[in-house]
Amino acid sequence: MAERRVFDVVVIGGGPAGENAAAYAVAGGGRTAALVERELVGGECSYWACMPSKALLWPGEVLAQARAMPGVRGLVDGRPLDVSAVLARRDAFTNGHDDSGQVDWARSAGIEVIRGHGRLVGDRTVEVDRPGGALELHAREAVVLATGSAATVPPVAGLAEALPWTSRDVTNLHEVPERVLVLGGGVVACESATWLLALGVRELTMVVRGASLLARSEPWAGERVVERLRELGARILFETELGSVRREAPGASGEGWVHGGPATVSLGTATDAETVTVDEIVVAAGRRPGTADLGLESVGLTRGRALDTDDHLAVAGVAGGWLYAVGDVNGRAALTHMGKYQGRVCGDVIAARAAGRALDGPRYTASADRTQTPQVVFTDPQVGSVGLTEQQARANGLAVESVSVDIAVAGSALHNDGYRGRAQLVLDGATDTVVGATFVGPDIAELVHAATVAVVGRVPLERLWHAVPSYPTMSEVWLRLLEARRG
Ligand SMILES: Cc1cc2nc3c(=O)[nH]c(=O)nc-3n(C[C@H](O)[C@H](O)[C@H](O)COP(=O)(O)OP(=O)(O)OC[C@H]3O[C@@H](n4cnc5c(N)ncnc54)[C@H](O)[C@@H]3O)c2cc1C
Ligand SMILES: NC(=O)c1ccc[n+]([C@@H]2O[C@H](COP(=O)([O-])OP(=O)(O)OC[C@H]3O[C@@H](n4cnc5c(N)ncnc54)[C@H](O)[C@@H]3O)[C@@H](O)[C@H]2O)c1
Repeated sequence: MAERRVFDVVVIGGGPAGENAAAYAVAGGGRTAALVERELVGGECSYWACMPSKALLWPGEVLAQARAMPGVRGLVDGRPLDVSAVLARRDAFTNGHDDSGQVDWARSAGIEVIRGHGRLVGDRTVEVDRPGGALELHAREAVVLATGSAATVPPVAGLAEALPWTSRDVTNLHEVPERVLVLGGGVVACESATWLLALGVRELTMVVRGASLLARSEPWAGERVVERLRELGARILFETELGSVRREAPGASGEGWVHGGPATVSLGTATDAETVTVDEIVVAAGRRPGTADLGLESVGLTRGRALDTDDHLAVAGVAGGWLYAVGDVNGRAALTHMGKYQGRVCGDVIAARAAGRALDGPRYTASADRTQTPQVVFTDPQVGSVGLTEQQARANGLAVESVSVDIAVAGSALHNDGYRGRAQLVLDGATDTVVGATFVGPDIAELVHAATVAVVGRVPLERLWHAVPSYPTMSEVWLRLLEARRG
C-alpha cells in the first residue's frame, strides 16, 4: 500500500508559478506545503527557457552596441563572440541543471519538495510516482496545478522522426549548427534566430505560416524585427508551410547536440515549392498545457486543454473550491512573471480561505493577466509592450486614440550612435488613460515598467504630465509622446 502523508497545501509542478503559490499559501502561518516536481525545481524558466535564452542573447546585444560606439568599435569590429565563453556563462545561469539552490530556498520557505510525477486521484488527493515507491498526498485545504507547458511538434511528414530541436535544445545548445531552419514566427522563433545568428550560424531560414513575425504585437514592431533579422542574414519565408522532412541518420545525441545528419525539407507556399537542406531544425511552433497525465478525469475535468480558472485562480467546474491552477497550464498569459503573479494571488487566496478571511480587495483577484500583461521580447531590436495593441483596443470597443514617435531623445542618442527606435501609446479617449504601449529599439526593456504602472494605475494623461522623466534618459520619450498627443 502507498505511503500516505497529509499537508495543508499540495502543489504539483515546481516552476516559477508553483513555487510562488506554495510560498504565499503558507507564508508566516506555520502551515505545511508539499511541492511535487518530476524534473528540476525552478521549472522550464530556469533551465530551458527564460534564463538560458536571455544568457545567450545578451552577449550579442552587448557586441552590437559596442560596434555602434566610437572609442569601443575599434576594439571589437570584425571580431565574433567567444562562443565557448557565452555557453559557459549560460551554463552558470542554469547552474549546470543542478536545482539544489532552489530546493534549499523551498525548504527555507517551509515547503517540502517531493520528487516524482504527481497526478490527481480524487478529491484533494494526489498520487506521486517516485523512485522509492508510490506516495499518496492528501491536502487539507488546496491542491494547486502548476505543471506548465511543453513544446509542440506539428504533424508534418518525417518531422518528429527527424528528432528536431525544440526550445529545450536551442536554449541548451552545445554546438552551433552551420545551417538551421527555424519553424515558427513567434517569440521563441525570433529570439532563437537572433542568438543563433549571433553565435555564428551561417545560413538561417525562418519558415513562417503567417504573414508576419510576432503576430501578437503591433504590426510595425514585427516589421522592424523582420528588417533587422534580414540585415543579420536570416532568410524569412512567410505564408510558407513545411511539406515533409527527410533526415540522414537521425540520432538522440543529447539535448543541444545536433541530432543526426543533414535534413532535407520541402517547403511550399500557395504558388511555389522548394527544398532546403539544413543541419538542424528548430521547432518553435507553440506549446501545449501540461494537462496530459494529471489525473484530471478523476475530478471530472478533461485532459489536453488549458485549465479554465476564475480570477481567484480556482479551476472552474470543481465543487468545493479546493483545486487551483497557475502559470502556463491555465492559458491566461504564458509568461514567467504572470505565472508568478498568479501564484502570489492564488497563494494569498488559499491562506485567506484557510484563516476564514473574506476575499476582500484586489490582492485576491487576478486582473493584470487579462488586458494589462507586460512582455519584453529580447530580439534585436527589443520589443517591449504592455496592455492592448491598437487593434485589440478597437476590438474591445474602446474610443481608441494612438500616438507614436521615434525614440529620438538625448538619452537614446547617447546610448549609441545611429540609435533607431519607436514608441507608441494606445489611449482610451473616453477615460483619457493609457491602455497599451509598445517600445521597439535597443535596450528599451526597462521602459516597459513605467508604461505598466500607467496602464494598471489608470493614470490620467493630464496627471502623467507631472511624471517628469530625468534628463538625459531614454524615458524622455514619454514627454515626446505626451507632446505628440497634445499636438
Ligand atoms: C525558450 C523560451 C524562452 C522564454 N523566455 C521567457 C522570458 O524571457 N520571459 C518570460 O516571462 N517568459 C518566458 N518564457 C515563458 C516561460 O518559460 C513560462 O511562461 C514559464 O516557465 C511558466 O512557468 P510555470 O511555472 O507555469 O511552468 P514551468 O516553468 O513549465 O514549470 C512547470 C513544472 O512542472 C513540472 N511538472 C509538470 N507536470 C508535472 C507532474 N505531473 N508532476 C510533477 N511535476 C510536474 C515540470 O517538470 C516543471 O518543472 C519562455 C519560454 C520559452 C520556451
Ligand atoms: N521574452 C519572452 O517574454 C518570451 C520568450 C520566449 C517565449 N515566451 C513565451 O512562451 C510562449 C511560447 O512561445 P512560442 O514562440 O513557442 O509560441 P507562439 O505562440 O508565440 O508562436 C508560435 C508560432 O508558431 C506558429 N505555428 C503554430 N503552429 C504551427 C504549425 N503547425 N506549423 C507552422 N507554424 C506553426 C505560429 O503561427 C507562431 O508563429 C509564448 O507565450 C511566449 O510569449 C516569452
